[in-house]
Amino acid sequence: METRTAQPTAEARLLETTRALLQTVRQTNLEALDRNAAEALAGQLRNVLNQHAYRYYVLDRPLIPDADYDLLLQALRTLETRFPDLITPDSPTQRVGGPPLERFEKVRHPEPLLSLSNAFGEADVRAWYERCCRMLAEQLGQQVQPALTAELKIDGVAMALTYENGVLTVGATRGDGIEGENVTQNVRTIPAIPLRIPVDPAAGPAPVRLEVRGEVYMRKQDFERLNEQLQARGERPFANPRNAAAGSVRQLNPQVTAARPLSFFAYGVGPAEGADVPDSQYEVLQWLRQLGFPVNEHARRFAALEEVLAYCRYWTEHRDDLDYEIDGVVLKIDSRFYQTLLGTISNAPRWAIAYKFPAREAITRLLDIIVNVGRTGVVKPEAVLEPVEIGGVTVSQATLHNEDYVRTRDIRIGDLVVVIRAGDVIPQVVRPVVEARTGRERPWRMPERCPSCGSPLVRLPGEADYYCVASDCPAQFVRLLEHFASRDAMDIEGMGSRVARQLAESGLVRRLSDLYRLQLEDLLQLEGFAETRARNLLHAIEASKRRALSRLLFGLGIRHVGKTTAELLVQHFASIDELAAATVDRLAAIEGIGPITAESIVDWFRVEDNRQLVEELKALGVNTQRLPEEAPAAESPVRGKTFVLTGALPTLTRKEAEELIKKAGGRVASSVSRHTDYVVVGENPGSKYDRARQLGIPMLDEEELLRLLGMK
Ligand SMILES: NC(=O)c1ccc[n+]([C@@H]2O[C@H](COP(=O)([O-])OP(=O)(O)OC[C@H]3O[C@@H](n4cnc5c(N)ncnc54)[C@H](O)[C@@H]3O)[C@@H](O)[C@H]2O)c1
Ligand SMILES: [Zn+2]
Repeated sequence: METRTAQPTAEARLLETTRALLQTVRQTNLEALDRNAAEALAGQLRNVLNQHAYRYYVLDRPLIPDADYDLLLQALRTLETRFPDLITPDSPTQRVGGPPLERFEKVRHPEPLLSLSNAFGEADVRAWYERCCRMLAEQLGQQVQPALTAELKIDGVAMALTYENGVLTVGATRGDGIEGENVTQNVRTIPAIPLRIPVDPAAGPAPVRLEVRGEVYMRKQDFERLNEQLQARGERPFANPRNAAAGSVRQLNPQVTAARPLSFFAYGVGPAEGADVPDSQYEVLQWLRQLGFPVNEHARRFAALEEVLAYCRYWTEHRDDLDYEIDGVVLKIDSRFYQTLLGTISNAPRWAIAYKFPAREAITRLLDIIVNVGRTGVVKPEAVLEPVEIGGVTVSQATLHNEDYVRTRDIRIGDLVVVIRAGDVIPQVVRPVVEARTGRERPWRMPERCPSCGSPLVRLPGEADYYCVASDCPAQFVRLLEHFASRDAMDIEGMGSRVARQLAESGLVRRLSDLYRLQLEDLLQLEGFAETRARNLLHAIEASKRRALSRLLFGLGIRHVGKTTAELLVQHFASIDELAAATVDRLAAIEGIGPITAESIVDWFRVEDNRQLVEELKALGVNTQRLPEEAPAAESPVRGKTFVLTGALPTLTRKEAEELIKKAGGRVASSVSRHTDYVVVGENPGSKYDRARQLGIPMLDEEELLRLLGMK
């Protein structure tokens, strides 16, 4: 695509207004605004929110992340609470969803399909629960502590399924909550939705009339595959699995829907006749399962609020273990009798609340793309971003992985881009907001030369990355030095990236062995080094001579030799000389070491300069022998076995369990496959558990694991 010099599109303008509003809302104390200012801001918010709601509910093509929408909606709600006369009937706070599309026949819901109120933290959940308790106490004349169900909030589209005498007769979208779209033909193509209930006739007579509510969704893998297909055909991909599900359900041609991989979870019932609907939400879920509906396996019933909050925290951390997207946890007062006592407000039930996960996506401007030289010479593009807040952290840099990543996503300098920051992972740019282009965006190309040493960059066949292959590239050496001194390698305290750069740039350290030749006078020349600091650093360097062999191997920065591989190597080679003498075949025969790693090790020792370096390190007193504590463990039943961990263990953290397994010679993998030997299962296990069950892989709890490791 050529760059255009077009006028900004309507979308670009909407996005600019939205970004400005987000900033205003973040920086303004809404509680302190006077009436006039509040009225003006509320008007702007309403206008912008309504446009986004239309794009989201009607077009299935949102422009902004949900968290941004929610933040603006929350701001509007705050203003409306202070000045209730500002509420208008068209305010997005008063409505549910969007109007049904004209293309479909409309269905009037016998009972409205409502939205859910949101909780943006534990305090909101507590306040909600206390309010429920208070209202119930008033009505019942006595204090109660109602039990709660907690369910995952599946990020899909709401669907109301009507069964008459057991036969599926109508499938309707939520629409505006009062009227939805009749998508029965499409719903019939979704394999997970039963056409007749109960699926097992032995489960009893069919209800005369029953409305089952649930969520149509798309699994992440299916979503990725669908987007690849769409892109291959030159069609526009969907922004996320939710939009893909919504767009697929609202196809005019049921054959298109049938070809889309849709799934379904039932989570509740609407109007019922001649049906034995149980008295509590939790039992309703079990009942729906008996009737033949897929019901999410992670739903739980809790007696105490603290347990509910723990469940919310757990899923905030583990949402990525699932193979479908969730955007929160839905909490419901379990008793259906209490639910009727609590009733509903304008557009949501009082007896339920959605605990929303913290934001992890934001839109910001891509100001520039720079390249960074790593220790192995790998040169990676990095995004320089207009600083943006994501889940309470300001992000101004993000990874762009490699040239292909930038090219296939058509990410251009000047674009507004979607940035994701999930957990501890480095923030990454996921896609440009193409609709917001103005024509001034510039495509980016990988530079031809290393920004540090100027030598030509090369791309190895079959690899996505470019490398600076100069052996004397200053940027690479600074990174190597930094890595050598790092915590998991030689652990030289006081030698962070700044000091590494000083040592390299001053010329005091030109190769790793030079570290062990440093004298006090040398360090005193460096900026910021007085006597105490210099002596401390020398001490730390001296102490590093006695580090374990695996740390040295890792620290040398041999390609593909990470911490785990280094530890594995030491199980098979008692010294660096033994390793240096090993052949590719010998190395590749070790379980856990592939041919590429084997070759990389042999290649490294083949370089004369590297052999020389090893000799120098030895001569300077650096340990190159396996230490007694590194010696291979006695033959254990765990040696060479592959473990996968899922769920929270009662006493061990995941990291501790991993370390114990590795120490005993086992391996820990992140996903379950036919090559998995054991799955260690804790509380709230994820989809790995199901997979293990399917494959018939033996499962252990913590106690059994410890026994297997000979620790119990
Ligand atoms: N990005 C945008 O521009 C934009 C615009 C409008 C709305 N939105 C997003 O839409 C959402 C608001 O939509 P909403 O009014 O449908 O509310 P909601 O999606 O937050 O909550 C209500 C819905 O949750 C679903 N749900 C999933 N699991 C459930 C369970 N176990 N029990 C009960 N319900 C369950 C149901 O479909 C129900 O309709 C927000 O996340 C908002 O950010 C985004
Ligand atoms: Zn270079």
